[in-house]
Amino acid sequence: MSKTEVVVYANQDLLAAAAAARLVTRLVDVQAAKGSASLVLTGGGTGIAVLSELRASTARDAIDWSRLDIYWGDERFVPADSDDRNEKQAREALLDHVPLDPKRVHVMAPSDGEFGDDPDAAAAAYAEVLASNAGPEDHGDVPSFDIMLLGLGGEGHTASVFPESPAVYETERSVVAVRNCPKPPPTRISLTLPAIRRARDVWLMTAGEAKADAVALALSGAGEVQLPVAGARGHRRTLWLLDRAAAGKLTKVYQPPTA
Ligand SMILES: O=C(O)[C@H](O)[C@@H](O)[C@H](O)[C@H](O)COP(=O)(O)O
Repeated sequence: MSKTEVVVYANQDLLAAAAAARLVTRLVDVQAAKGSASLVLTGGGTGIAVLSELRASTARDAIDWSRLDIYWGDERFVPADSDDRNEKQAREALLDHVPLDPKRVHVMAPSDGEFGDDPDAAAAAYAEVLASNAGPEDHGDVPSFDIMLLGLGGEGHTASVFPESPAVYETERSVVAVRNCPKPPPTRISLTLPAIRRARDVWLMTAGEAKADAVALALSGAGEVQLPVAGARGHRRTLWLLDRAAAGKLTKVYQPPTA
């Protein structure tokens, strides 16, 4: 049975640094247990800040980077060199600074890539990438990702799955194209909630008062159609990593003193 845990940090900087420290520990433990690990990255300010903190960590090379599979939970469907690309931001923050195996970095296609300006083709291709990396133990066409990092929006989106959007109703496909996204850029590629739930651990990382309502609603049982982040659960563990501001509407969790 999956467990849900909430940890609150005094501020956004401590949240990012502590999440990076958690990543080192968890990835090293997973690699010790099975020789490799898989990590799904997210876009957004908190997600990228965690990667920057991981790059700066003196413990980072305890991770065997050569045996780490990197995926994305979503991507902006823009040209490869656009500053809006989650991949570009992740490479600048971390990926280009550690000795990853390039064959194990699974990028979602840009809008000027091999699929041209066709987000449906790019989404279908990424679903194939997931299926080709899923093993018999995964019971399906999506790997059991060891850690999936996710952010969330104030209205409850996660990855690029937005409230009452076509993506939130998707039950068959693992990856979909998202159009007219309320958060720019408008066209994206995203894992669906069923694919997100294939992760062993889902870490929901967010900061700021603007997220406090969505956090409180998600943790009090809101439905995923109106609040997609409520449907982002790991089948082993769901971990909420928050700063005090994002946890501001929670009553039953420990709040550390303001740092
Ligand atoms: O590509 C994206 O935009 C992200 O995947 C998105 O889901 C993000 O994580 C949230 O919108 C939170 O973003 P902030 O951390 O910047 O608030």
